Amino acid sequence: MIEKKHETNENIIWHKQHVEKEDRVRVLSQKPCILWFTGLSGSGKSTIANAVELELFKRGRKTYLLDGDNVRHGLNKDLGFSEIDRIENIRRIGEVSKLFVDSGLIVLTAFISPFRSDRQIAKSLVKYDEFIEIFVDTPLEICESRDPKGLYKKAREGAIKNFTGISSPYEEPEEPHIHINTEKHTVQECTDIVINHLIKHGYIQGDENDYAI
Ligand SMILES: Nc1ncnc2c1ncn2[C@@H]1O[C@H](COP(=O)(O)OS(=O)(=O)O)[C@@H](OP(=O)(O)O)[C@H]1O
Ligand SMILES: Nc1ncnc2c1ncn2[C@@H]1O[C@H](COP(=O)(O)OP(=O)(O)O)[C@@H](O)[C@H]1O
Repeated sequence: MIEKKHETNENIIWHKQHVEKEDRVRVLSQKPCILWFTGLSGSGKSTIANAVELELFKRGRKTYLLDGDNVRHGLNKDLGFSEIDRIENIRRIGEVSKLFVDSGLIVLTAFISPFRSDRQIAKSLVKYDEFIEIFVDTPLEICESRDPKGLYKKAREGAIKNFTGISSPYEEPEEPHIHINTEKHTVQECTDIVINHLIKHGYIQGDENDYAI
């Protein structure tokens, strides 16, 4: 049984600020949102999120990429991979993403985020059209054959406990906004799928070269 600590303080009152989200959005001239990549370790989250961010950057969009490995070196370095720590990891990422959306940015997150309920909580923190769930759907066998960091090998040898897909669960998204099959598509094609979704749904503007694929 996981014990959750919920402390509310009725003496803390929200302070209204002079510069509001609408003002920041107007200055940046873009529709902020969260591109929430989820999938197994080695599925391609970081690779695709990085490529999408680079493409957005080239198009003059203001972005920020939060990546699991990197955030666990700083903000979340106190967390491990138990169920309770993963829940807290994703809770913090959801809250940080919400702040970045409030600042007007297009946020990209690349975390395994294995539990549906945690992704749902992150989604509920922003407006319904500000959360885009991207399932990087790569079967375990493929992730394991890629094993870019040698972690699957260690997990199989028992050197890493609670490893997602092997000794810890991954709950697939049921209705992701974008479903990417990395066996079928190259990194460039996966990137184009995300960019085309953003154009089609009015998050960014396209140019004459778009839809050429
Ligand atoms: N036990 C275990 N299970 C899964 N992954 C592990 C584990 N231990 C270390 N790693 C490395 O940590 C990265 C996953 O961190 P995340 O913050 O994305 O995980 S989670 O969302 O909290 O489940 C993950 O990075 P990615 O490969 O980029 O997904 C691994 O490199
Ligand atoms: N279509 C593809 N999309 C993303 N990554 C791919 C693809 N095909 C092969 N790869 C490779 O798979 C590996 C994925 O690693 P990574 O992006 O770190 O995954 P994750 O962040 O999900 O752990 C990289 O070595 C990448 O080059």
